[in-house]
Amino acid sequence: MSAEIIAVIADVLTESIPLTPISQGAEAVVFTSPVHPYLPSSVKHDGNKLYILKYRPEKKYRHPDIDKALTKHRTLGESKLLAKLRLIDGLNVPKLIGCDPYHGCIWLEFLGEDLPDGHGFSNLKNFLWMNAKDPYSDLVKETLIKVGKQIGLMHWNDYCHGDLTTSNIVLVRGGEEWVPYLIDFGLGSISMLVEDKGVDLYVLERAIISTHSSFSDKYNMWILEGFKEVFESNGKVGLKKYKDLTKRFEEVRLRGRKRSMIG
Ligand SMILES: Nc1ncnc2c1ncn2[C@@H]1O[C@H](COP(=O)(O)OP(=O)(O)OP(=O)(O)O)[C@@H](O)[C@H]1O
Repeated sequence: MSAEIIAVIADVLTESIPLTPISQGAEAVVFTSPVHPYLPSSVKHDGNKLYILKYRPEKKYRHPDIDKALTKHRTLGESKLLAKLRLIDGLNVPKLIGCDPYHGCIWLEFLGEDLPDGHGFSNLKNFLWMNAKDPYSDLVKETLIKVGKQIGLMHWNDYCHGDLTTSNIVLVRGGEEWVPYLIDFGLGSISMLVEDKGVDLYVLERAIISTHSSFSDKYNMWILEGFKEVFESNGKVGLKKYKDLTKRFEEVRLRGRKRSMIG
């Protein structure tokens, strides 16, 4: 992690907001902080509570004016989308705490936890690794059906994720169960297009095949089961949409296969 990036972001924030970097992607650097960005100090330090700061640093390879405009556009876009998604009944996304589009900052609630025995952070990818010894357990099945329901709800409401990988599905413990949350809407959009939804499903299917190949048929089947339930619960219209969508999903799959055969 570049010390320069940390110095820049620290300069933008009010003093004494400790930041711990947890991820550096192509687009953003993600930090956790125990301090809420703007609540009064009396409620700032709330025991074990953490907050997420997603910061899009300046890209030196872009013209400064274009860079500023893009950063503002993307930070605002992701924040607006999260705020809208949060209003959908039953859909789990992180709560948006604050947005500073001019400095490329989004504050979010922190979700998830460290899995036992060094299995890493509680995203779907690590959860499936952790359960690889008992891959077809009720817990795995129920969790994947719930994942499918989250995607179904998002698509039924005409939102698409744009980067639906197993790392972008965070599991939050709820007693004995795990509750899936969708994160990282940096490439998300409002879309009526079956194509965008088919691509979301395909990206997740490929992610599961590439990291959990031995069990991926069942895993993907359970995800689709949960996905279908949402559409089925919306009567004839829902079923028609589900059919159109799965038809396109199959086409996207075929295109993917052809591409990988041609190389
Ligand atoms: N609300 C959250 N709660 C807990 N962890 C989070 C949260 N948001 C992001 N993270 C962690 O930070 C990582 C990166 O976040 P995110 O995917 O939003 O950024 P990104 O720059 O788009 O990443 P990438 O380029 O790798 O896709 C996530 O994979 C996750 O581990």
